[in-house]
Amino acid sequence: MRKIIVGTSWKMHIHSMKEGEKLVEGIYRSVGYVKEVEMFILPTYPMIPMIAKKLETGNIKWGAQNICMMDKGAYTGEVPPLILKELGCSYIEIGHAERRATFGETDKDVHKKVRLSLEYDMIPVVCIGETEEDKREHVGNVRLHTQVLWALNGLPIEEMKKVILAYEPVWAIGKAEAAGAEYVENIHGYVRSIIEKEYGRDVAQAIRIIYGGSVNRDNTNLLTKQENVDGLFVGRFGLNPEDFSQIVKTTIENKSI
Ligand SMILES: O=C(CO)COP(=O)(O)O
Repeated sequence: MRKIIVGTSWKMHIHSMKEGEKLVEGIYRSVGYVKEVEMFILPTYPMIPMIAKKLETGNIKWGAQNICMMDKGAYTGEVPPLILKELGCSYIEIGHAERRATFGETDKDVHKKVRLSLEYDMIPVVCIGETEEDKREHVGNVRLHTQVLWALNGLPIEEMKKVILAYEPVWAIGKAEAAGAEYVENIHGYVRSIIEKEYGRDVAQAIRIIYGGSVNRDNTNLLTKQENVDGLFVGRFGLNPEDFSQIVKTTIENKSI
């Protein structure tokens, strides 16, 4: 049985320490202690020590929105994986659509980052998803197939099972509405079938596939009723503690764990 997971990335929406402190305190208070679901918050790098302190009791974990694809060395402006581990990060987001589009992150980079995260015992949350253009040209399946293989290729089976795939259709990020629940379920099923074909049923059944892209407290209900949706990755609508907490509650109810 796959453990349900709800995470949120603050992206660069939260752009001051004070604001970050207020938000993490609010989320901690609103969510309370829930053990039925795994949860994480991904703030910007410099906020991590503060978040770690605020969340040291309770079961909300934290992580980073990116990781350097190198271990150490002359890479100006990057953050070494070991420091993220030392700061208690449990999750590392990799290959978000904004990083692919704005910072030129490639599937090959994603692959290196996945390996490095696992090497440092942090769970990679790999974002995959077709663009608007892919969808229009009916090549979304090709995009997803490529992204999934680059993320997982060559990993030992037990490591592969730890990876979380976040399906985030690029056309549904930052919009008023999420992708339709039925559409999402079909894609998650397709992604699982790719994994099964390449690496076997055992891995396909173990890997968690979560959905992200305009998730809010209302659409959470239908999304989390889908069998292949193992949780949610929340953006803007998780920046309000009550909304985030409601998303967690609805997810637990629907997955009736
Ligand atoms: O990209 C996302 C989460 O990683 C989704 O962001 P929004 O929920 O703001 O669309």
